[in-house]
Amino acid sequence: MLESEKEFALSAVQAAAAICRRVQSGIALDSLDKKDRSPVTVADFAVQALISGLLAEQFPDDALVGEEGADQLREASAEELRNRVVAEVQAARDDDPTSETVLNWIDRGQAAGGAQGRFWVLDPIDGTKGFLRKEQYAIALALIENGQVQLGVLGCPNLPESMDQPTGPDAGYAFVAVKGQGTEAAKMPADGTLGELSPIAVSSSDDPASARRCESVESGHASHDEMAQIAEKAQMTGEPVRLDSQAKYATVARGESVAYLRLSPDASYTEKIWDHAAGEIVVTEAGGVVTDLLGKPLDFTQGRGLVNNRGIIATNAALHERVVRATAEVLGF
Ligand SMILES: Nc1ncnc2c1ncn2[C@@H]1O[C@H](COP(=O)(O)O)[C@@H](OP(=O)(O)O)[C@H]1O
Ligand SMILES: [Mg+2]
Repeated sequence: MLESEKEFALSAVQAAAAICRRVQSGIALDSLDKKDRSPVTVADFAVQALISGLLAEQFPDDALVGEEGADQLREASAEELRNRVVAEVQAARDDDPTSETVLNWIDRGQAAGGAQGRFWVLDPIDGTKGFLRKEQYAIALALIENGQVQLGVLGCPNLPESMDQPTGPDAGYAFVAVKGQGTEAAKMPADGTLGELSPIAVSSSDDPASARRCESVESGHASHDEMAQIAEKAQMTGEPVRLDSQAKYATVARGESVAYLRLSPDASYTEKIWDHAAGEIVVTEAGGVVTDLLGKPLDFTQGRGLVNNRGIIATNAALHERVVRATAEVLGF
C-alpha cells in the first residue's frame, strides 16, 4: 500500500534537500550577525514550489497544506527574491517553468486541510533558525487521509549518524514511515545518493535516569525551564540534547533519545500540522508514542493548526506514562 506515494515522497524530499544544501552553502557567516533571512526565504519558497509542482503532476487530485504562500513574492518590490526562487526551481527541474507557474505552485499549498479527504502536508524548511546556523533542519512531507497520517518522510540533510558526531559532508538521513509498515531510514549524503532503507526502532529502555531526551534549541519555541522541571519530576536527570526541527522526532525514532518534549512559552500558541505530521508517524511506526502534553493523541482533523492539542510529548512508549504524569504535576493539569 502507498508504494508509489512512498517512492514519490522520498525522491521529492531528496530533490528538495539538494536545493537546501546549495542555498545553505552560500550563507555567509557575516549574514548570521546581520540576521539576514533571505537564504532561508529563497530555499523555503523554492522547496515548496518544487514539491508542490511535482505533486500537481503526479497526484493532481491531492491538495497540499504547506507553510508558505506566494503573496509576498508577487509584490513588485520582491523581484530579486522572486527571480532567485524561480532560478532555484528551474535548476532543480528538467524544464524551465515560468515565474507565474512557480508562484502558482507555491499557492497550491494554501489548502485548508480538515477531517475529510486526502491531502499532503509540507514544511519546506522546518527549523529555519537551524538552517541559518548551518545546524539541524528538516524537509517534512506527510500524507493525511481522513484525518489520519498515512505516510511521512523527514529529510534531515545535516543529521550525522549519531548526535555525538559532528555534522560533516557525510551527514544526511532520510526517514520514511507508512502506516502499519514501520519506519525506515537511509543515508542521504550531499553527493545526492540515497542509501539502502533499513528498519529503525525506538529505544526499549524504561530507565529514565540513563535516558537522553531532546528539545528545541530556541527558548522562544519551547520553555527550557519548565521542561527541565518536568524531566526532573520524571527522574530523567540527563542533560537534554538540543536540536532544531523535526530531526528531534527522528532521534526518538532511531532510539537515540527517549523523549522529545515541546512546551511553548506562549500558552496560546497553536502548533502547526506541518511541524508534526511527518514526525508523528516516523515515531509511532518505529514503536513510539506521540501525544500532546495532556496525553491526548494529536488531532489532524482541525485544519492547518493542532487546535485541540497543546504541546508535544513524543517518547519511546516505555517512558510515556511517566512523562505525561510528570507534566500534569508540573503544569497543574
Ligand atoms: N511561539 C512558538 N511556540 C512554539 N513553536 C513555535 C513558536 N513560534 C514558531 N514556532 C514553530 O517552531 C518551529 C521550529 O521548531 P524548533 O525550535 O523545534 O526547531 C518553527 O517552524 P519553522 O522553522 O518551520 O518556521 C515554527 O513553526
Ligand atoms: Mg516548521
